[in-house]
Amino acid sequence: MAAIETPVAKRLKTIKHVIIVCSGKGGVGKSSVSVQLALSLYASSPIARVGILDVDLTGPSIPRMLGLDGRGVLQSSEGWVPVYADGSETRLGCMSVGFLLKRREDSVVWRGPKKNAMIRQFLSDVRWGELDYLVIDTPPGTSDEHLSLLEHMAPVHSRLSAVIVTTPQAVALMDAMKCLSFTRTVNLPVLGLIENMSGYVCPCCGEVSNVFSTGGGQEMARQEGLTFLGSLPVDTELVTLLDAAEAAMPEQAADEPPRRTERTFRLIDQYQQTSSSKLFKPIVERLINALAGGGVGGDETVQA
Ligand SMILES: Nc1ncnc2c1ncn2[C@@H]1O[C@H](COP(=O)(O)OP(=O)(O)OP(=O)(O)O)[C@@H](O)[C@H]1O
Ligand code: SF4
Repeated sequence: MAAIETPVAKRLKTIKHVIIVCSGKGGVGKSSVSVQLALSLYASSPIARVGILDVDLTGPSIPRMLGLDGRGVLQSSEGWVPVYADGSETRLGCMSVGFLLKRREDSVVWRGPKKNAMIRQFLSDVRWGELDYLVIDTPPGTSDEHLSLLEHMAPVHSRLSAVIVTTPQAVALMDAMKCLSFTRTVNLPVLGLIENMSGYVCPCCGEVSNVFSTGGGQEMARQEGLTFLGSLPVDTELVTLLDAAEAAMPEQAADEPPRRTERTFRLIDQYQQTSSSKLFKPIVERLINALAGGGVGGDETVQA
């Protein structure tokens, strides 16, 4: 007798790669790396279709960073329609609990079972369609959200992998080690490690200076036999861009059909002009290479 296809399996079978973005510590830039990853994968080919799912249920920041705050999710006969951040309305979709809250300042105070149910609903009810990449932004540490994701996805999708984000400081690296240990315990393959806030991009000349320590992530990758995907410096241009997305977004009622906004289109183009985007390109090339099973170039650094 043929096995019954679960709703999650049905949704995930049209998604080629699922990339779970994790960090041991909060505030290391995991959400901004997730957004940059989605934007860079989107730009990596004129036909790449990318989804970004925000399962940081208590602190959803992806809608704000993508300039989609205040947008509502539409329910169609085929499920929840993602909020699209691009003009094509098929190539860069986003889903977050942030779209389901009445006001963006409302907080989500849920216990494990409710979080688990929400994540199952995200995985089974969102109409992503065909996707090349689904990037999942998770809360810091290893929490109920991570366990729920794996519980629902691991049995039905063979191309799940993780990217670990850290900053170079010792405390962040210690927590990144815990995150790595978690991925090993649950047999989640790690594509590599990104060292964020590694050095500083001068807003005047674009020069990268090492004002704080750097290289801790690269060293951890070397010691643990992980691929070092690259370093990203502190970039004030990036913060301005992601914060401006918040300020420019008009509020929209949850039952109103999603509106395209000029601001979001501009964000996609403007990101491509930033130093961070240029530094992210080789990271994405390595990641795509790793996903294709080609391996990547060891522990060389990407930072300019
Ligand atoms: N490379 C960077 N340069 C400058 N600012 C950055 C960089 N990376 C992240 N930031 C900023 O640092 C702050 C925290 O980033 P972010 O929300 O991405 O972290 P996080 O690890 O997802 O945090 P948490 O999950 O704990 O909420 C944000 O204001 C973000 O814009
Ligand atoms: S060259 Fe040095 S001092 Fe001058 S703007 Fe750039 S980083 Fe700042």
